[in-house]
Parts: sequence; structure tokens; C-alpha cells
Amino acid sequence: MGRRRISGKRKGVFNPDDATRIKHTRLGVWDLYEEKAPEVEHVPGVSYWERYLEIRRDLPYVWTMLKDVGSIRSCWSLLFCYATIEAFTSLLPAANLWLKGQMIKIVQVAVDTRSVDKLFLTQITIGLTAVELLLRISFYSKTSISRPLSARIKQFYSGHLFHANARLDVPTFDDAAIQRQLEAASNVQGTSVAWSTLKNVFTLLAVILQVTSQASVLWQVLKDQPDGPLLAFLSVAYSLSEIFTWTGQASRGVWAATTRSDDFIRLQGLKRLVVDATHRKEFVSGNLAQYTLSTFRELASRLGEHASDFREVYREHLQLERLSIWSLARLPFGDLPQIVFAIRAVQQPATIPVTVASLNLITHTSMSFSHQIYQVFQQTGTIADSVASVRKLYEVLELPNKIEDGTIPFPEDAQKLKEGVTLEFKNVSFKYPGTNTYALQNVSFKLLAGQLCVIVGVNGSGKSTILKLIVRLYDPEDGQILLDGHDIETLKLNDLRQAISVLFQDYTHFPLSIRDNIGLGDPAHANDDDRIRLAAKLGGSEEIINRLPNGLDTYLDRPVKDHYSDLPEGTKTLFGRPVDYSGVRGFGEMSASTSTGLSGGQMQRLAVSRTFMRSVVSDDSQVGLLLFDEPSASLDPTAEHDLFARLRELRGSKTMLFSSHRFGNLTRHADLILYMDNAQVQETGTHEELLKRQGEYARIWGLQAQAFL
Ligand SMILES: Nc1ncnc2c1ncn2[C@@H]1O[C@H](COP(=O)(O)OP(=O)(O)OP(=O)(O)O)[C@@H](O)[C@H]1O
Repeated sequence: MGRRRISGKRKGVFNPDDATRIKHTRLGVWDLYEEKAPEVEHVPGVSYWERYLEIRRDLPYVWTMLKDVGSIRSCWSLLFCYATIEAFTSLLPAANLWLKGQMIKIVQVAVDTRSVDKLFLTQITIGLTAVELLLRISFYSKTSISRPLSARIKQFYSGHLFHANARLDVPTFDDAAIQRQLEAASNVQGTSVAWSTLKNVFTLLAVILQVTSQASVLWQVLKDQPDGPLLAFLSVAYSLSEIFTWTGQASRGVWAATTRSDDFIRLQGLKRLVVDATHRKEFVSGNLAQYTLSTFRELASRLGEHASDFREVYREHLQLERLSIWSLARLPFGDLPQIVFAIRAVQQPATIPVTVASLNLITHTSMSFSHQIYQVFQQTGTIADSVASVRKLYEVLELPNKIEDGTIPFPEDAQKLKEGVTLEFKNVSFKYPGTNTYALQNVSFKLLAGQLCVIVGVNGSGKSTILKLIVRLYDPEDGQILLDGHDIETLKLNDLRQAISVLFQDYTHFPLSIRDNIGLGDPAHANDDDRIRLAAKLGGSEEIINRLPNGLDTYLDRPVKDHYSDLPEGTKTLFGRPVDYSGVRGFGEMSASTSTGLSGGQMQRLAVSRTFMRSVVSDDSQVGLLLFDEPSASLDPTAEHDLFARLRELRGSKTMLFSSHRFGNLTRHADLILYMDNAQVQETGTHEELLKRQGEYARIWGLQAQAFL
């Protein structure tokens, strides 16, 4: 086969170094690699046949989409109105053409009889004005209908996409290919894929209707005139030649571009450094202004005009390509109708007035044909793309999660869960996806119900990874993890995660209110303010919340930005918030710093409160295992002491597992300590046992103890 496909899923890899298949072009500082178009591509229609085949393959998804769109309130009736107006509008140019043809007839009669039918002429003129008016009215009605239609469809599909995103697990979500798929499935130019596909299909059908109706009217008008059929053919032929031109261009294969210019990369880095608010503190304190400015100027002058944005140079490149030999060669054909008319006028001077009128009509129509035919081909391209997007929109709902769900319900006895669970690692080994080194190697340990386990060890030794495997964010490559004797891979995922509460080291704050941030620890009670306040109290964040002007309603990171024009200089706050000027600085993607400015420790208290909401606040808690990854890393010593004391007091007999750098406070109370290094458990035992052993644990304990002497 060897022919390329235009869009959709493609097997294999794109290898820029394969000179036999890839064309390399230097565009300023950019290297553009494009798939070479095989000769067969230039045969008109071939790529469109491929597109047709692709569209056909994707049609089942379009059918599902239509059914979904139909389920949206009053969508069918709106769509019907939209389609009717679209069809009506596409017939108006033919009506216009017919009226103009009648004008020619009037001229012809006038030439022959030296008299004009004034009434008919008036009717034609009124008709032409009416057509113009109807065009405008149709356009207005179409826009008014498309607004609610698009809004409803868009809202429906934003729910669809939310679902698609929400159901993915960590390794699947982290997969770059999946991310690209999610992106492709989301919005196209601010409106949803579904709506733009429907609109494109309507436009395509309307353009086809318009072209055929106009062509048949043109034929009717010209067929009785001398050379009429020839002229009609010539004028349409020129337009049809557009197909040849656009066939070669509308379909571009896979391409990729990169820059290897160190100067350009450094220049872009400097630009980011100077506008990004996150670097400002170091930028100012490091006195970087002078140095970066002179480096910037030096780099810019060395790069000169080559320092262009890729999109800009790529656009120019495409424009130049468009001036292909073929498009130049066909230019004279555009003048053929005029030449034929001129010859006829010389041979039959009496027909000159009719000839001029017909010529005008033909030129006008053929110009509009060119435009419409171009639109048809543009449109099929767009439809193939958007139909492919519809497929992606539905495929993302079917993406298999990499972590497979189990079937066994857990726990068997909810009452027993409160007394804790047993946890066992049997020879567990694990590598993170895409890496070659073990994050855990042959890890084995057993924790009995109600016991407290502390994992200690150097940075990167695998402590957090143990916790991530217990909640099945990832599955081990080898070995087994057992919860109350069941391999966790056989348990229902929802049940497993319900039974565990985990506080990660890299906890995040949701871009929601503090109420939601704590409440979501236990979604079933997320609206229970009493529980939320209790969790805040136990987690040590009550005081912080009370000090915030909006209390539980405070957004630490407001997900919606305010919009404003140039504001007077004195405006420092607006809507009760500091004015964010980052957008004005030109980098749209920069995140504005709208956070309320809590310290790391204060943030951690909020995170602990969320965990408490889930595990200790509710008396009907389904949690039997508590996992904490460095819960006190940002806490001051008093806060840390309080937290551990509260945890020991509140956990009841739940099993608990901590990962920590600090020895002492917790390790002395631990039933089991795992000392980890290099992805392996090196020493196990209680604090006393490990001290007696005089190993690494004892050595580090000694170091930490000495620091306090
Ligand atoms: N998402 C990830 N992708 C790839 N590698 C990872 C990922 N997370 C952790 N690692 C690697 O796995 C190893 C173990 O990491 P882990 O976070 O479990 O260590 P840790 O003992 O908790 O470290 P710390 O004390 O710094 O928290 C490290 O080498 C780390 O670089």
C-alpha cells in the first residue's frame, strides 16, 4: 500500500531521520519534518476517497452522537429548524441567478423588438431585492437558533468529558497518548466537537445543494443562447479545476517541527523567566535584571529575523507551497469564457448587449462556484477531522483503565473493619511506567490488625511507593499485596479505596472552597458543616479558617479569573481581590497568583483535616487502614507532637502506616519499623530491636539524637 492516511489512528512511529519518507525543511530556526506525499496523492479524488472510507468507519460514533444529541431537551426541533433554514438559504443564490437570467432575456427582447416590458423588469428588480432581504433574515435566524443549540450540546458534552476524565486511573491518565486523546475530544474552537461536526455536515449539504441548484439554473438560462452550453461548461470547468489544486493541498500528512538553535531556546527561556511571577522573588533578589537584559539583546541580535514563532513561519511556508505549478498553469483557463465571448461578439455584433450581460452573469456565477467548490473540499476535510474527533469523543469513554477492577466485595464484615485490617507485602517489586529502575524490589512485610507501622529511609528509597501500591494507584510488577488475606487485585476497587484513607506527601489543594477541600475527604458527608468543622479542629486548621474573611467559603486558588480592560493605575483591588496583571504581561498561559498565601504548614493542616474528615470524624467510617506519607513534614515541632498525639488517640484500633524521615516521636510507638534503602527493605523490627542491631537505623537515630544534645 504505502499510502498515507490523513487522520485517525495510525500504527508505527514517526521517524524524522528516515530520509526516504520524511522531507526536511529549514524554516528559520525551525526544522520541519514532513511525510513526503507519494505520487498517488496528486491524482484528484484519491485522498478524498480515503477520507470517505475513514468517515464511513467513524459513522457508528456519529450515529451514537445523533442519538445523544436527540436526548437533549428540544434539540431535535431546533436542529430541524436549523437544517430547514440552511436548505432554504442555499437555494437563494439559484433564485438570484434565475432572476438575473430573466434580466438577460429582457435585454434580448429589447435588442430584438426595441421595447422593454417595464412591469416584468420591476418585478425582477423587486425579486432581486427580496432575495437579498431573505438572505439576511435567514442568516439572522440561523445565528439565533445556533446559539441555544450550541450551548445545549456543549453543556451535554462537557458532562460527557467530565465523566471520561473522572473515570481514569493514574497510569492511564498519565499516559501522554491518552492525554492527547482527551485533548482532541474536548473543545474545537471554543465550541464542542459534536456541534461543529453537525454544523459542518449541514454546511456541506447546503453547499452541494447550492452548487447543483445554481448549475441547473445557469444551464436553463444559457442553453438557448448561441454557444451557451460551451460557455456554461467553460465557466464551470475553471471552477472544477479548483478541485485539482485543493486535492493536493487540503490533505497534509504527519509532520513535526523542532528547533535546535541553542540561542533561540535560551531566548525563550529568558522571556519566560522575566514574565513568570513564580520566578520574580529570585529574579529580584538575585539582581538578574541587568544580566538577563544584556544576554537577551545579544541573543536577539545574533538570531535577527530568524527568531520567529513557529506558527508564523509555518503559515508562510504553506502560503509559498500553495503557489504550485498547477495553480499557475491553470490561470489562463479562467479567461477562456471572455475569449469565446469576444470572438462571438466580433462575428455577430448585434448580440453584443446580450453577450455582455451573459458574460457578466457567467463571470459572477463562476466566481461564486470557485468559492463554493473550495468550500466543499475544505468542508469534507473538516468533516473527516471532526468525525474522527467524534470517534475520539466516544472512545475516551471506553478507554480501558490500566488498573483492572476486581470482583470480590470488601470488607466481608464492616464491623470488623473498625478493628483494623491485616496488610501483607509478599516479594513485591515495582517499576514506574516508562522507567527501568526498580522503585521497589522484593519488598515483604506483614502488619497485623490495629498495628502501627513506620517506614523510614533516605529520599527516593521507595517509601511513598509502598503507599501508592496499597491504594492501587499502580499495580506491582511482581509479588502480591494482601489485605485481610485477599490479594488486593481481586477486590472491588471502590471497596478497597473506601476502606483506606491516605494522605500523600504531595497532597494537592483542589481549586475549590475550603469547605469542599475538607468535605471531599468523605464525599458522603461533604455538605455536613458540623463534621467539616470537627475535622478542621482535629486537623489543626480551625484557627486558620476562622481568620480568613470568608471562612469555609474561601477559595485558596480561585478557578475562575476575573476579566478586565486596562484599569486606572490606582486600582489595586477589584471585586475584593488583588488585581492580577499577569494577563497584560502577554503570557496567557501564566497562572495568576490568586492564592490567599497560606504557609506550607498551614496548607498541610488543611490536608490533614481532609484526611481526618474521612477516617476519624465519622462514626460510621468505613476505613480500616490509615496511610500517612510524611504528614508532619511542614509542621513545627509542637504541631507535629499534637498531630501524632491526636492520631494515636483517635485512630481507635485501625491499622496505621506512616512514611517518615523523622525518627523518635513515632518510631518509638511503632509495632513495626521498615528501614528502606535502594528500593529494598534493609532492616525490620521495633525501635528497641533495631537499636540493638546497631545497623543503619541505629546509626541515623544516633545522628538525629546527637543534633539535640
Ligand atoms: N511518578 C513517578 N514516575 C517515575 N519515577 C518515580 C515516580 N515517583 C517516584 N519515582 C521514583 O521512584 C523511586 C522511589 O520514590 P518514592 O517517592 O517512593 O521515594 P520516597 O522514599 O518516598 O522518597 P522521599 O523521602 O523523597 O519522599 C525514586 O527513585 C523516584 O525517583
